[in-house]
Order: sequence, then structure tokens, then C-alpha cells
Amino acid sequence: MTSTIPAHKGPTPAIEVRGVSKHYGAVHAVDGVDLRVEGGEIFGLIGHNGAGKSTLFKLMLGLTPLGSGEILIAGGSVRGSGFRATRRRLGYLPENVVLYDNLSGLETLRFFAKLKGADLRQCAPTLERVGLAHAGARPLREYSKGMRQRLGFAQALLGEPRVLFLDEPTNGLDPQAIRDFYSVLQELQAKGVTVLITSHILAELQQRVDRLAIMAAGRIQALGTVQALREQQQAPLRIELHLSEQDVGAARQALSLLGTEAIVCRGTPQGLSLSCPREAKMAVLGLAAGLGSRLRDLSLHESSLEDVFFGVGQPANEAAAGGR
Ligand SMILES: Nc1ncnc2c1ncn2[C@@H]1O[C@H](COP(=O)(O)OP(=O)(O)OP(=O)(O)O)[C@@H](O)[C@H]1O
Repeated sequence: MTSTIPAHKGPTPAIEVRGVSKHYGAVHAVDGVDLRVEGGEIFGLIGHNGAGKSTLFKLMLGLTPLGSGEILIAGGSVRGSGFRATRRRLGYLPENVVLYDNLSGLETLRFFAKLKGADLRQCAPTLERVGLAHAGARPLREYSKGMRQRLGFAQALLGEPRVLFLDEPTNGLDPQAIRDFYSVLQELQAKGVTVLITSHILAELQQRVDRLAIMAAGRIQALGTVQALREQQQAPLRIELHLSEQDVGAARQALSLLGTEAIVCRGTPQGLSLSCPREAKMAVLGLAAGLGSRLRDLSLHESSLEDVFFGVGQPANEAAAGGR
């Protein structure tokens, strides 16, 4: 079967979401979302519990009927009659994948392959790809949480999907398994596969997504690369100055002469830690250069995705995100 989904960035995006809403009674699970994901992107979707991430995934997969708006996958509507064929080339790992304890790992993959119309010969290599070749004959009741999660990922890989939807795929995975998981994603990306991924582990996504969207209360609150989001948020930089104890006072004084109250300065065992607005960066670096050999070392740190996430202004809880 030939893919209907383009492998690389082109005029037709892998996914296009136009003005989509889905309400459950008073709960606006998804509320006027517009989004475009290009072919071959690894795209992160983050947000608090109940923000609407899983609902948006299900709408994109055609598993939940749209309330309003339109979603196109490879240019074809999820409402269209041709979407059944497109869905065969989509992979989905739900947040809670349902598995049958009495089946073995290999039997489970065969079951999913049949459902999807995928080649059964893919099952054994796919098990190997997720590091479960050794456990293929064991019943799932003997699988650990991480093994079940790997198996869930394996079923999403069946049928050589061109777009993968992974809802909290690294839940329960150990650090090595998380690394292995992302290296599989990179291999897929190199082949032009588009990946959408949700996770609450923001440090993990930070280095691994091309772009991401922050959702809250069913809406996209911010969208872009991690660096673009930092800039949009005007997230401060952290600058560490390593100084001897007797030079800390002089450095503090020099900093106060910059006349930027927004620079927050804190003593550390190594010297000083500054929280510095982006626009003051060059002035601080100039000042640091002026300290000459008194400055033993300097390091500059961008704010984390977690800082950016909290900067976007999240509702305190699901209740805040729900009915309006
Ligand atoms: N079938 C449903 N019926 C009623 N309400 C629903 C249904 N599915 C989702 N919701 C509600 O829609 C909102 C968004 O839920 P969703 O599962 O999309 O959030 P999420 O961002 O994936 O959350 P989490 O991070 O906890 O997985 C929540 O308020 C949820 O209770």
C-alpha cells in the first residue's frame, strides 16, 4: 500500500486543525484550536491534567466526532469517507492502552496487526525494536508496567505509520528505555514520519521536540520552538558568576550600577547567581568581562521548558479549565 501522507515538509501539512471545538456539556475540552503540523516534525503537546490533549488526539484520529471545525490529515478530512484508508497509516498509543493479560507479547502484536490490516511478519521485528524480543512468548500478566508500555508503543508502530500519536508514551519507562524510545523516534523522523507526543515530563521533551504547543482549558496558549516560547515569554536567563568571596561585593556593586532592577542577584557558594532579563544579557557580560581575572568562571543558562510552561499561566486545576 502506498502512503497517502507526505514524508516531508510541503504545501500539504501532515495535520491541519482549523477552528476545532469539542464540548462535553459545560466542559470545553477543546475550544477553537488551530494548528498545523508539517510532515516529519516531532511535535509536543503539553498542558495540565484536563487541558484537552487526549481529546485533541482523538479528534485528529477520527475516534471522537468533531463538535465544530475541520481536521485534515494529509489533506483529507477526518470526516471524509476516505479517512478509513488514511487511518491505517496512523499509529496511536493511547494514554491507557488496553491489553489482554492471557495473551503473550507476540500474540498481542498479531492481534493488533490483524485489526490494522498490517503484515503479520512485522510483529517479531517490532517486538525487537522496542526491546521485548526476549519476552515475546511470555503472557502479559507477567509483564512489568514499563514492558506493557513498550508493547503499547510496538502496536502503534505496526503498519509503518506515517503519523504517530503518542499519548504519554514514556509513562513507567526507566531512563534507558526513555532514551531507546526517543532514538526510535529519531529514526522514524529521518524517514519522514510525523510524531505528535504528549508528556508531563517537560525536561524530557525540551531537547527532543521540534516545536510544541502549550494547551490550557482546551485552547492553545502558546506555540513554537522551545527557544521561541522562551523569547515570547521573555523568560529570564540565569547567569552564574564564579568569584572569590572578597570579589562578590565588588561584582554586586558593579551590577547595581547597571541600573536594571530586573536583575535579581543571589549569593551562591561559587559567587553569584543572576536572574537576568534577556535584553540585559550583553550589559552583564560586558560587566563580567570588566572583572578580568577576578572572574574565575561564568556560565549562562536558558530557562527550562518547565519555567516557560508556568510562565504561560496555567489554571490551578481542572476545575479552572472546565465549564464556562
Ligand atoms: N468522553 C468524555 N465525556 C465527558 N468529558 C470528557 C470526556 N473526555 C474528556 N472529557 C473532559 O474533557 C477535558 C479534557 O480532557 P482530556 O482527557 O482531553 O485532557 P488531557 O489534557 O489529556 O488530560 P491528562 O493530562 O489528565 O491526560 C476534561 O475536563 C475531561 O474531563
